[in-house]
Amino acid sequence: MGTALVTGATAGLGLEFTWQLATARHDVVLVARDVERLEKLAHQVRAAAGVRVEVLPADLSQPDDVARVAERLAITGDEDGDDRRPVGLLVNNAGVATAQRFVDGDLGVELAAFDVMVRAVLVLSHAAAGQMTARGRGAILNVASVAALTAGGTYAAAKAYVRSFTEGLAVELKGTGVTATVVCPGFVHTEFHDRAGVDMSAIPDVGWLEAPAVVSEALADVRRGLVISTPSVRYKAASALLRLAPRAAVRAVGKYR
Ligand SMILES: NC(=O)C1=CN([C@@H]2O[C@H](COP(=O)(O)OP(=O)(O)OC[C@H]3O[C@@H](n4cnc5c(N)ncnc54)[C@H](OP(=O)(O)O)[C@@H]3O)[C@@H](O)[C@H]2O)C=CC1
Ligand SMILES: N[C@@H](C=O)C(=O)O
Repeated sequence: MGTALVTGATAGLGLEFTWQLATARHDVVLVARDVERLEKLAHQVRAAAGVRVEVLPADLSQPDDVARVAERLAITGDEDGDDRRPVGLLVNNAGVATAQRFVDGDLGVELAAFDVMVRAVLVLSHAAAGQMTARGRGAILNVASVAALTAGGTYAAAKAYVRSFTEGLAVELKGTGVTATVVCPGFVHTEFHDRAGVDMSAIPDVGWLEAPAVVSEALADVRRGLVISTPSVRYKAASALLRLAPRAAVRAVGKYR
């Protein structure tokens, strides 16, 4: 079934992507920073799914680490003495919440988040698209957010970049056998908000999605070649409202967390 590379594979949506892809018989390349978690997951996936698993530790806020992941994506399978298979599906999933105000916030935190959610997505998509178009097949799945449609600060701006970038990439890839899809989830129960220390208790239950449903809808949309995937009817409706609402109204909501 081919090889999938998942960034941010150790937790939340990335962990779910890993399991759904491995149980669908994809070999997987797992990227994240926490080596212990990566090795434990690799062991579990090999034992349970019987697929090939590569562990590729990388901090995607660091350009040298991103370059190592890009080198893995560039492998076509024709290299002498290298039995690693080409990646047929790239899932650019790693991300962090920037839970601070911009003006008096820490610029280093902003730049690291930008590098993970924008720069790494750009570099890794470039490496994957080159290798995949040369082989005439493949898919790139970038994880944005419904936040892309809001005026929710630098996090929303990063996700707006990912959404727009992926749409442009999909246009450029038309007819090559390679597709690009952007998934735009609403709030999902993962480690994301806890890691950033954000209090989400004001969000009602109806606002929350679960990772298995988000991931299975996103992967189904990739298989159908959809460019924009918005999991759940609730968030399809919310996204339609956000697109139709006057921007002044969207700005009035401002930062929602
Ligand atoms: N949860 C939500 O409500 C929503 C999330 N999203 C997006 O979904 C994606 C996944 O988030 P989610 O699963 O919720 O978050 P989690 O916090 O649960 O998981 C984040 C993953 O990203 C990895 N990661 C974080 N920073 C880096 C880094 N510098 N380099 C490499 N890997 C890194 C983490 O692993 P490690 O720490 O080992 O590096 C972890 O595997 C993100 O892009 C997020 O913006 C979109 C909409 C809603
Ligand atoms: N929708 C979530 C992530 O993108 C959030 O904004 O907390």
